[in-house]
Amino acid sequence: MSERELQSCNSGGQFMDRGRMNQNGVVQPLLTDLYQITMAYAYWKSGKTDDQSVFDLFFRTNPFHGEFTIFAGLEECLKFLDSFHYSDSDIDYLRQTLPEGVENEFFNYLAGLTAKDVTLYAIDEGTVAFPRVPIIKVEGPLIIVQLLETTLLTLVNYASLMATNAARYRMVAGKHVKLLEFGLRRAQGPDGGLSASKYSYTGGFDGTSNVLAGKLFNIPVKGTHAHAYITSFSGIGELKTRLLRHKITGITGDLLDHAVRHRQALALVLDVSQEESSEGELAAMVSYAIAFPDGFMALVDTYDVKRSGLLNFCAVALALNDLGYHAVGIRIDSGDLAYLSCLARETFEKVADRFKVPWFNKLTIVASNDINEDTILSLNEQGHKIDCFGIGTHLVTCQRQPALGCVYKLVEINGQPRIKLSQDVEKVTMPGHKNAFRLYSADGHALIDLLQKVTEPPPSVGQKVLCRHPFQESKRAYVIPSHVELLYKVYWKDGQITQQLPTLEQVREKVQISLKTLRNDHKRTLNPTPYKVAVSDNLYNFIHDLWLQNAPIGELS
Ligand SMILES: Nc1ncnc2c1ncn2[C@@H]1O[C@H](COP(=O)(O)OP(=O)(O)OP(=O)(O)O)[C@@H](O)[C@H]1O
Ligand SMILES: O=P(O)(O)OC[C@H]1O[C@H](OP(=O)(O)OP(=O)(O)O)[C@H](O)[C@@H]1O
Ligand SMILES: O=C(O)c1cccnc1
Ligand SMILES: [Mg+2]
Repeated sequence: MSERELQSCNSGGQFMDRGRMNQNGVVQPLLTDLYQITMAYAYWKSGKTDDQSVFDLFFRTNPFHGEFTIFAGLEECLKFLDSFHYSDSDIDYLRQTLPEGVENEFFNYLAGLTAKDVTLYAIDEGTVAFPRVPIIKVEGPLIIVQLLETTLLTLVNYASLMATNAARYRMVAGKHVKLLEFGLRRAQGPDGGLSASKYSYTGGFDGTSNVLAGKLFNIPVKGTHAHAYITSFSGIGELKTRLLRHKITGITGDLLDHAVRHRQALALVLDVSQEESSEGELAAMVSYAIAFPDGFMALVDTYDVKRSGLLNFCAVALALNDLGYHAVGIRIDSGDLAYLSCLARETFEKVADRFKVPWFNKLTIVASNDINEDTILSLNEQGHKIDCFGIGTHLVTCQRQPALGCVYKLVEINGQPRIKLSQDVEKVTMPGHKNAFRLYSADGHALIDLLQKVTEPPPSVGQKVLCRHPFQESKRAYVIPSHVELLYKVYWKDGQITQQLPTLEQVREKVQISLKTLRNDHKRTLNPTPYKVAVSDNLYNFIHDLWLQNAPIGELS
């Protein structure tokens, strides 16, 4: 990616250093909370800088009332580690910003700090993930591992939320309907908009209207036109050109003449009156067709879908046909989308039959306007003929749940486990450096995720393993796995990315492959069955012993 491309990702490029070439320039060590840096100073002062620590990055509940989450954002985390370095201007800024007493030596230390001593383990990007199973584990000197917290969280939280949201839209829409992301105008700022485009593609969308996202991430860019294009014409007198060359013969024809002639015949066939239709709309469509004769896609709801939009579209599409071109389709952006899409399909079928244009049966119907998961489910129930949904606001703002609550917790220091207690059992952390295994049934479905201490031997295929609920003593089950998968790989060690990173396309495929391993009852939208996350007997006892050691004993008097 060139420097200019990166600069266009942030507000003017002033945040960017040369070393940060591979990532959106806004992602840099100062993109963090102040308390990470004040803690870093206090760790440094108290001689804890190099204490060996392990932090877990995980979430506690799945978003959108669902029972799964798609993990995304890993590649960006690795690029961040790769480029982690405070620039001279960062250090100058910190000198001015931290309290006066902060020792000069600390700034010198920060200036030389990198992530080379950190090891990062993660599950593969695009994999389904579940509450309390760390999706990333970070190990290394306390000071640097702590300093990574906020940035890693911001890189994973929205990415995973967005990929999950998109995957849910894909599930309700089915695999044959196209899904386009149209959300940039409504996204949480420019960077939110770019991330939304990228991770909605990861989650299963087919393309975006966001041109910069297309360029930066190699995502297909798609689009139609806005109402403004239609309303910018008030009559056919405004057409500056009406001429178009025949696609094969090259002979020039008058597209408007053809369209007007077809409109007369169509009005009778479709049982609508030409007088009621808009002449401005006809002019707009003719001009758009002249601009894009091979890609003619028209917005048909500006005035009235039945009485004007469809009539004008069919007239221009037949005119294009006379000159050797096939139109692509229509977009409907208001009204009852089930009814109007069926009406449009019937109209196209009628025209295909009466005007001997069989390709009319294949015209694409795009629908947009405030679409969300529930709208798609409802449209499916009613029956519709939509081939493609254009989705903006609800997708990119994740309106149903605007944040994923990933957290980053210290679980071990200098080989000693750490536990964070809470009145809320769900918030008690799982201490120690752990491994996670996914156990599969013979039919290939994921049965349970099992957390163990890293020192325990992994579960074996065909061997009974006791899986325990982490907090409820009576909830236990024996599982005999047909396949056992260690969820973690080392992705960063000794200052290097240690795995061949998949392309965005491969991560997108991974999402669908991973979702297939989940039983349908975990994926349904209404009251899905929770997927089980368990701990080994050994880890269970370890957690509960530590809990008792750390919980103060109250005194009643
Ligand atoms: N058949 C349908 N079943 C369920 N929901 C639908 C159906 N058709 C459209 N919708 C949804 O109903 C809502 C209609 O919104 P609204 O009333 O604001 O739009 P409109 O009046 O159709 O269009 P506009 O105000 O843009 O002209 C949208 O969220 C749309 O996605
Ligand atoms: O509805 P969304 O899911 O956010 O999809 C994107 C919307 O953006 C466009 O118009 P815009 O909303 O700007 O104007 P309109 O509603 O008046 O058409 C488009 O026509 C869609 O309606
Ligand atoms: O291309 C479109 O139709 C489009 C793009 C962005 C927002 N709404 C619609
Ligand atoms: Mg709208």
